[in-house]
Amino acid sequence: MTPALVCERLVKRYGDKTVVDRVGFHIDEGEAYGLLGPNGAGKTTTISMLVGLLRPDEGSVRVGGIDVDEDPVAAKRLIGYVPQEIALYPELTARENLRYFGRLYGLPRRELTSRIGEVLDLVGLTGRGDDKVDTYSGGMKRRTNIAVALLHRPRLLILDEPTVGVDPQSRVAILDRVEALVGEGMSLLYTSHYMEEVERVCTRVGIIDQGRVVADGTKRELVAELGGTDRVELTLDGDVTAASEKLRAVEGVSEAVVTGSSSIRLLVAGGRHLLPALLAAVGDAGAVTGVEVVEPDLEAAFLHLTGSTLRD
Ligand SMILES: Nc1ncnc2c1ncn2[C@@H]1O[C@H](COP(=O)(O)OP(=O)(O)OP(=O)(O)O)[C@@H](O)[C@H]1O
Repeated sequence: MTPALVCERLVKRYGDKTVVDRVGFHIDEGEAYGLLGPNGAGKTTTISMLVGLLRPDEGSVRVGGIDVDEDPVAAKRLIGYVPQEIALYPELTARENLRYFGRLYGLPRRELTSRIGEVLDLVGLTGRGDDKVDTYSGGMKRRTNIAVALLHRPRLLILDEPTVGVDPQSRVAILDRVEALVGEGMSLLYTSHYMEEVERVCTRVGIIDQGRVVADGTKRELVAELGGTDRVELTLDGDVTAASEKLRAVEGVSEAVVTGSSSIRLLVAGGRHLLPALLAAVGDAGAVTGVEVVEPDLEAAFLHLTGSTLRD
């Protein structure tokens, strides 16, 4: 089957800075793919190239087999893109916004009314469709934006950090709706710097750091690369920076990152056996008040691959 999306060796440079560096991945038809990376990793720049808003300096993008550079109109017809910024008319109701964008997309008038009803239902806003958008919460605006992106029945939905600036209730609603769409066969590209969202919604994950895809696979594959490594969360009263340096020197510790004023996250081969050595290493740098050994997870894989925690 033709993949929903294939991008190969995408490059974008600004001046002498390469912000997207040979990025490549594919999304199968009906697959949910997560692009996970810290702020500034290059996610939005990559998406802008995928949807034809930005021309790559190198590389290619095919959506449903169509080259975005050669036939942007046909490629865009297959994509529903929801940008990070809300793009709606606040003085209009959701229904009016949808009608406006639907006409802009060239949807036939008689189809539009029923389609507007369907997409409002898909995002759970049927009851509020006739209220002005400026009375909406951030999450409801985002859901309206998703409804706009769904109007023309795209095959690939691209969501760029859809839960940023969204209240917790809407966040749950957005994740539920996105999961349901994928369940119905929609292909999805979902970018986020929230690990738990990508873990929940996506079956395959690309980890992007400093413009490069440093790993790509199912969550299980990424975690398996860690072998017998455990994540250890240490809390202590004292000098966390000094303690992390001492911990890094312990044999078997591959990473030690300060994650808060009293917390350090470690990657450790054979976590439990090494605990006495870890406690001894902290020494007079602080008093350890808590230790938790966690089975390897996506967070650990990310730490291993990028040498930093996701929310740096
Ligand atoms: N027009 C531009 N000119 C110069 N540098 C840019 C431009 N657009 C983006 N960048 C830089 O490219 C890098 C990647 O930015 P990008 O927005 O793609 O990252 P991101 O992973 O989407 O992060 P965020 O989640 O914060 O949007 C950043 O260092 C950014 O400053």
